[in-house]
Amino acid sequence: MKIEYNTIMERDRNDLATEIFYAALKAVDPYNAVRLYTDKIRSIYQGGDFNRLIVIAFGKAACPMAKAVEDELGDLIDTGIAITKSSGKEETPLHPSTRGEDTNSPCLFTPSPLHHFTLFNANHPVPDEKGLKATDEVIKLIKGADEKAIVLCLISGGGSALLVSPCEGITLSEKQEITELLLKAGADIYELNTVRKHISKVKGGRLAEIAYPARIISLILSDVIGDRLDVIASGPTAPDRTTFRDALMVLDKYGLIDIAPENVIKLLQKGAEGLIKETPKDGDLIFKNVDNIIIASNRKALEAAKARAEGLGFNAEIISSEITGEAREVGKWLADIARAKCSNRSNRSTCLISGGETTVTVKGNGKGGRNMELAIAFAMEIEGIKGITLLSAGTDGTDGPTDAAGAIVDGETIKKARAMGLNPEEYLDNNDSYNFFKKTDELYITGPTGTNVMDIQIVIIEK
Ligand SMILES: Nc1ncnc2c1ncn2[C@@H]1O[C@H](COP(=O)(O)OP(=O)(O)OP(=O)(O)O)[C@@H](O)[C@H]1O
Ligand SMILES: O=C(O)[C@H](O)CO
Ligand SMILES: [Mg+2]
Repeated sequence: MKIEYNTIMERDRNDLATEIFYAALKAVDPYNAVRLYTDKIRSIYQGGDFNRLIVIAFGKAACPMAKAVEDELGDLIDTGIAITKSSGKEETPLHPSTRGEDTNSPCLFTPSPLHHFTLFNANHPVPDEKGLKATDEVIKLIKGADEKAIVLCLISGGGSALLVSPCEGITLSEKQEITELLLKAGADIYELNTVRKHISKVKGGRLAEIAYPARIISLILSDVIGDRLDVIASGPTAPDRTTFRDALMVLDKYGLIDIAPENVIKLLQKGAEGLIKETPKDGDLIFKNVDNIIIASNRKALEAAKARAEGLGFNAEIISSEITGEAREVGKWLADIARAKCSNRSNRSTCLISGGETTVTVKGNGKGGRNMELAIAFAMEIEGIKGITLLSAGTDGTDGPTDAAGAIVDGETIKKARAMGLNPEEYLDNNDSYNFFKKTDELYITGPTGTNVMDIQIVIIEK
């Protein structure tokens, strides 16, 4: 139901932001997103000369994605393997079917076992033996696939660590070491995956190479700025846009050439000299039978947020779906835009929507996340201004190593904190945004949502 413009602000701004955020989450629900494609896959299977459907799911959303295929195409599945992030406990896949149509609830799942899949729980972000073992199974399975097989890959963020098979000459522990070094050095996902793709048997299009000449369909949930196919989960079925030389340049940039495991450097150097075959590139024959399809992304979530905001009567605008940079700087920047809108108030309330993934250079020893840090910086800039609210949260329901998805702030936040004797600058300097918001009671907690398309900011500005 469309609510009249002049009545929306009778509702609590936090409630409105939440409703818009949940609409965004719903649009990128991995279970629903996969189900939109299953009819198409059935008709490809039944319309062609196929006799096997192999399903490989890997990434943090592997279980809901696998469940969707199982629910819709269970009768066709020949073999299924799912590799997901281990929570350290015995796991049951989560099934979202009981969530209902209520967009006012976060994406909560109920446990439901997978029947057509062998499930592996492996470590993330540093790969482990379990991931290695699972990937061996995948390789064995798809090696035997011929043109009568469809290999359906269900790919989501985290896939790089979970689908792991180091090149000949590199051990798992060397791979773990180089991953840790790059993570600690602050390499971004483009850089990290450039290296990963060149020391792997399955990344950078090599999974497609192994499965050739099977028909490959990859349904992909993007957690990467710009949705680059060769970067999401290190593009196992996509043409690679990077080279051995690029991988060496990344290690050089972070001063790791002399620190990285010798075998890794040797391999990359051999590759750069042309002694090892490059990762498959655009135009290679092996991609002839491959479709890579992005089924959900940050952009898609933002569009759903915008539609919901408009439905509620807001003048809604997506500022960007490619937000990057130091979280506190982005917070300030966003506050500047909000303030400018505020001093130029129109006759309609405004909703500014953005998304992407900021970074935090952690210098203190506090507890927090990039959304919470962005939110403190934003709140400091709008201190005392009435009618502005910001919700900044991770779509996976986790901001940094905390149980909060993010925070929700307004012009009262800093005033209230100071009245409680809290010094926001100190919390920010100590990267202790979680404890700050715990005290101001402005943590935004959803629990795990089951999806992962980076972060979203929703700014509401009252008319
Ligand atoms: N005290 C802190 N304050 C602010 N940010 C922090 C703090 N400690 C860690 N972080 C940031 O949290 C991020 C890790 O959080 P999170 O688990 O949400 O990772 P992520 O990047 O979303 O990974 P994934 O894509 O696997 O979910 C890192 O970018 C790190 O810089
Ligand atoms: O798995 C990965 O490489 C990251 O999550 C980006 O997709
Ligand atoms: Mg996260």
